[in-house]
Amino acid sequence: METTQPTATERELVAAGQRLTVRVPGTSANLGPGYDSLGLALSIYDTLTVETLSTGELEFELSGEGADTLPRDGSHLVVRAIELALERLGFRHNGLKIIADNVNPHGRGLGSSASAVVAAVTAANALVPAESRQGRDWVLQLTSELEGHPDNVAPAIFGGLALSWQDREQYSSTRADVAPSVIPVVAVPDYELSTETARGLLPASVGHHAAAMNSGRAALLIHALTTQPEYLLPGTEDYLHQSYRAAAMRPSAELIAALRAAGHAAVVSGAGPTVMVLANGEAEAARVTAQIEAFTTENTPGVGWRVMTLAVDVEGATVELHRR
Ligand SMILES: Nc1ncnc2c1ncn2[C@@H]1O[C@H](COP(=O)(O)OP(=O)(O)O)[C@@H](O)[C@H]1O
Ligand SMILES: N[C@@H](CCOP(=O)(O)O)C(=O)O
Repeated sequence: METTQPTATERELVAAGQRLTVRVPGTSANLGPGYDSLGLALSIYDTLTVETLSTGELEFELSGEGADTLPRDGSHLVVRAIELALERLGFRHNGLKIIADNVNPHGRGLGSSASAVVAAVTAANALVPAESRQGRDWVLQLTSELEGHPDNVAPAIFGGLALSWQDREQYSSTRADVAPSVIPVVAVPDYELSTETARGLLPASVGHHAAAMNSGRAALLIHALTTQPEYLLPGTEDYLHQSYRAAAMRPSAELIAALRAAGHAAVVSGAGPTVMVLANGEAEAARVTAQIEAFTTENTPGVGWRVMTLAVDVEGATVELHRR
């Protein structure tokens, strides 16, 4: 049976005077061979507070990453995602105040756009009456549609290591727990590469040999991340995306080659240009940090790097409702 969506004016208004805060982790997608399917939630958090108004206005208080560059109108990604989510839920708003404190750097491969849409859709879902709210699988579906791939949004929603897949237009994900000795170390360069540009560098198809090699490594990676981290180096070998993108992030590609030659499981985080190492234990994480600092000082003049030892986030997006 065909169902018709309510028109904009038929949709119910969300109650004004509500205020809530969503905290959402950053993510690293791909992890080497898990292109568009694997992602890890990281302990680097953006905070989004949304207030519903009755003025019909959009108000913004932006701080941190993007505060000087993001739009302050209806084209802001968070507003667009909130409006789409409300529409799907059968609601509309009559004004919003968006208070965003962004820590996750933009255009670096740590899933900032995915974190933004997860925060926005989670907020919209919490603003409608309880009987209209949907579960986290609905949030996964809508945010994957917005991103075009589920590998960042899934860990941002659920935390931990997310294994995601797609059947036609249907997105699904399950979560695995990462071995406690695994420590993500990220090196974030001061240059950006948009995900859209990096996706444009990939070929339309790859050969059967590359596909077979990649599936072996992706299977090994799950075992290495969850059970036997000593296999992280072979488990993070990729045949689908990194080599095609290397020319757009030379300093990152050179750093990865040096780290892997020294035995560390270094990968391009997401579509780059951040480099992530999955270290096995604190001693390796310390050695990795020292090697990154020495290598970049010597070999990547003119590029600034921020090196962070992070943890795997296990909570995913969380919502706090503020009572008035
Ligand atoms: N918190 C945010 N609020 C609004 N827009 C955002 C936010 N985070 C990211 N974006 C948008 O997404 C772009 C970065 O997305 P993308 O190229 O996919 O890189 P990333 O790897 O950081 O997700 C930014 O330039 C900005 O337009
Ligand atoms: N699988 C995607 C992941 C993009 O991650 P991002 O953090 O760079 O947005 C891809 O490789 O394009």
